[in-house]
This record gives sequence, structure tokens and C-alpha cells, in this order.
Amino acid sequence: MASTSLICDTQPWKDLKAHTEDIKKTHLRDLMNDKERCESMMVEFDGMFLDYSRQCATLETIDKLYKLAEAASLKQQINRMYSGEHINSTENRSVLHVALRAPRDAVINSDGKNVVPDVWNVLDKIKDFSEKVRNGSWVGATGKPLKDVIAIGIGGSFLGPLFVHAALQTDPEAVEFAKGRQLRFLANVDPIDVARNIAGLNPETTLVVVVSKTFTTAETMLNARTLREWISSALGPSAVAKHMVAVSTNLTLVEKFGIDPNNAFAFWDWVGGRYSVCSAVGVLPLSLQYGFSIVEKFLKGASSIDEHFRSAPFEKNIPVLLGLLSVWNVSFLGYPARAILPYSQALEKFAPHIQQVSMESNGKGVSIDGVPLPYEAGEIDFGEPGTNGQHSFYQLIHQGRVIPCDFIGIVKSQQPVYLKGEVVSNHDELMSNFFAQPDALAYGKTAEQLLKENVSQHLIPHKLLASYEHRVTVEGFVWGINSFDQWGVELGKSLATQVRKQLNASRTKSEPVEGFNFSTTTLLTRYLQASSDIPAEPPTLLPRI
Ligand SMILES: O=P(O)(O)OC[C@H]1O[C@H](O)[C@H](O)[C@@H](O)[C@@H]1O
Repeated sequence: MASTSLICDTQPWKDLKAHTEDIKKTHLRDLMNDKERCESMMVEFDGMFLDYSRQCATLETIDKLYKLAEAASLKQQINRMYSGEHINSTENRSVLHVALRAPRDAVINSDGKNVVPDVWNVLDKIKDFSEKVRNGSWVGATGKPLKDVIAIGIGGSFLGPLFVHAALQTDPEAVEFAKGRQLRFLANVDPIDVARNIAGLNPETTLVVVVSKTFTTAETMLNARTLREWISSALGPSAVAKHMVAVSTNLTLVEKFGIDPNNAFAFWDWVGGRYSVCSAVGVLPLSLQYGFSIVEKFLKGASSIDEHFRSAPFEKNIPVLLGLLSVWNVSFLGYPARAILPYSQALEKFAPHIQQVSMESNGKGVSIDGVPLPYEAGEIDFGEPGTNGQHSFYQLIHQGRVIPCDFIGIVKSQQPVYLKGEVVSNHDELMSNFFAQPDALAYGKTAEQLLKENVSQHLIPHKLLASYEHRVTVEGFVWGINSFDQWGVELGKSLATQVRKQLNASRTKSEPVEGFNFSTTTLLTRYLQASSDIPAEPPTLLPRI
């Protein structure tokens, strides 16, 4: 395609549009009766089993989607990503999160330099540091071992690590490694989140990890200053060197903040924040909690999917199929939402993480060349673990609207329970719902997708993660957008700066609210009036619970 042309102008897009009319006349119940169709809609790779037969699609649809992929130069785009080209053109950067989990001997170049040795230098440093903290050879300022970790970070510097932490919390092997330790995440600038994080913790035994790609994010930096104060007011300012470390691409600002650069763990601008869980962003806090060996397994699983995504033919390529089907659902069938439904409590934070990966990546209104899109890109992702969601929002999916669903099932439970006298084990009971719901939907009126996992427990999260990351990439490539920038978020940040300035000026110099629209002016004024009697408190006076 020429650089400013849009995918919707290509013949394959037009063919799919025309084909949509035929599909709308077809009932999924009838499609499900076609054994040959269903059989060819099942794909397996390395313990993952994808069944997309409950998608509102025929084999002809899939064939047309491959043609669309060709028109979007999908294969070439994937190759460009892996070879370190600056596909994030608006920020002039490579997109190489795959290098974060590449084997030590792999060669992945960015700007003519193999980045894999840099990746492994940091991983080795994390291994060394986390072992020292865990075995008590790195101690706090008063000589006590650091058994609790608070990771401060937001967005991509929070959601991925939280998702993996939640997944490992009940993994029998990981539980053993985490004995006597706690990992908490402080994301929100709301002081309530600070209070909750420090509740019950002693600064003497707490290590704070400040995680921020830019080291400028307002929320994270205020929370970092707040916990720096919490530590130094209790243990003296010199304690910061032993109790605070950082993960960032901006080591200059880390040092300026007062953290020894030797205690900083780097990553690089070719890692998007929302794709950074496999960098020190996730690896450091998770290694402190579970040990590096557990986290290394995570990296290996993700790497296996990376290789699959790069090399498998499209008809067997799980992320490509997931991505093309999503484009089909959004752009042709007109379904704007997608539910992510893991039948596993361990995956409770998967949907919130994918929300950022997907919605921040593909929620765009212009093509990568700045041309306004005449079609919608991105989808509204939401989800909850099954069966909880069944008692909440499923009714709307059953009878209200058509919402494509990802059902994610796990073959073996991390914590199997089989009560004497019960007909089935507790996990079987859960899985009964997993198998029943997609059919209830398919034979009712909706389209959805069934994704089953068949993989030992601690291998689950990274394969899912890498598959979903690449799905988002596939969608972005087909829609012709830049999935790797986030200018909308930047606008919100700069508006917050204006508000912050105004609040400061009004509070300290009684300046009237100016420069905002009528609504915001009214609200800001009322807020300032109603909160004027709240005294300023230094952070040390935050509640100690
Ligand atoms: O890691 P940081 O630089 O602190 O950024 C944290 C978050 O900030 C913004 O909201 C970006 O849109 C996110 O992509 C990013 O994950």
C-alpha cells in the first residue's frame, strides 16, 4: 500500500464488507453443525488451544481475512517490527518488547546495535540484587532484612506486574518462594492508596521500587516523594540509599531524585510502557517476591509465543488469528466491545492489563500517516473472571447486545479441591460453566470465541500475555494505525498540569480560576471553596495504620 492510502480502500476490505451481508443471514447454530468448519477453526501451540468456531465467520470469511492481511502487508510489518525498524514512526522508535524475553544468544538489532546483551546485563543485575535482598545480604538502614516491597508505578508500570503477581499468588511453587514476603503496588495518587500501601508495614523492613519509564509521571513522582519522606522521617535521609531503588529509562532523573544509579535498573525507549512487564518493570518486583528463577520461566513462555508469532503461517498463528478476528468483529460486524473472561481467579487482573495494552494501543482516530480514519479502530475491552461475571454482566451478553467473548479456561487448577461426597471437583464445577456459557451464547444469538489453555500453572500468564500483545499489534497493522504511541493520554496530562497550576495559584495567592470553560471553572471554584479549610499536612502525617 502507498503510505497515505487506507486499508478500507483496498479490494479485500470491500469484499469483506460485501461478505458481511451473507454472514448476517447465517445463524451460528448452523455454522456449529458444520464439523469440517469447526475442525479447521482449532489451532494448538505449545500448550495453548484456540477454538474460534463460535466466531460468526465461515471458512470463506477467514480466507478473505487472510487477503486483507496481505493487503495490509501484515507479514512484512511483523518482520519490520522484529528487525528493529522504527515502526513507531510518530516517536521515531523501534518496538522491541520481544527482545526483553529473547534468549541470551539471540541477535535483535535496534539502530544497528544488538540489544540482547543489554537486556541480559539488566536481567543479571536483577538476579543478583533480588537474591541479595531475599537472602538478607542486602539489608535496610537498621540492619534488618527487607521482606516487604512496595512497587510505585502507574499504567504500564503497574498493570502488567500486578497481573502476573496476582497469577502467581496461588501457584504452589511460587508460594514457596514467596514465604514471609509481601509485594504491594502503589499506583493511584490518591493519598488513600498510600495509606493502604503502608498500612502495617515498617519502613525498616520495606524496600520501595519506583517504576517509571519516563520518571516524570506526576502521580508516580508524588508517591515516590511521599514514601521517601515516610522512610527518611523514620530512619533518616541516608536510609533512602538502602530502601529505595528505581526502574526507568531515564537514569539521569533517577539520580536527581536521590536514588543511587547503581540501584537503578534500566530499560529502553524501544519498550512501550504497556509492553514493559517483561523488562525490569515487572522482572524486578516479581523477582524480589518470587525469586528470579520463577520470573525466568515467565520470560521463556513469552519468548515461545514471540517465535510462534514471527514464524508460524497465518492459519496456525494464534495472535494473527485473534487479531484478524477482532478486526472482523469490530470493523465488519460492527461489535465495538470485547469481553475477556478467564475462568481462573488467578487471572483476575488479566482483563485490566489487556484493557491498557489494547485500548491505549489501538484507540486511535487517525492512521499512522495522520489521515482521519473513516472506520473505527480499537475495541472496548472489559472482563471479569468466570464465574463471577455470570452473576453480573452476562445477562446483557446473552440477551441484550452481541459482544464477542474470549473464554479462557485452564485445564489444571493451581489449587485443586475435591470434596468428599461432591459429584465433581471444585475445578470441574468451574469448568462446567466454562464449557456451558459459550454454547449458551452461540446457540442463543451471539458470536464469541473460545480460548482454552492446556498448560501447567505458572506457564499460563506469559503465553496469554504475549498472545494478546501480538493480537493488538496485528489489529493495529491491519487498521493502519500506530499502536505504539498515546497522544490522547498526553493531552490529559498537559490539562492536569494547567489545573495543578491553577489550584496552587488559587490556594497560595487567592487567584481566581481563569482560562477554563464555564463548567470546569464552576467545578474548580466550588472545589476550592469547599476544600479551603483542609490544612496542608506533610506526608509524614499520613495515617500509620
Ligand atoms: O512508566 P511511566 O513513564 O511512569 O508512565 C506510566 C504511564 O503513563 C501514561 O499514562 C502512558 O500513557 C502510559 O502508557 C504509561 O504506562
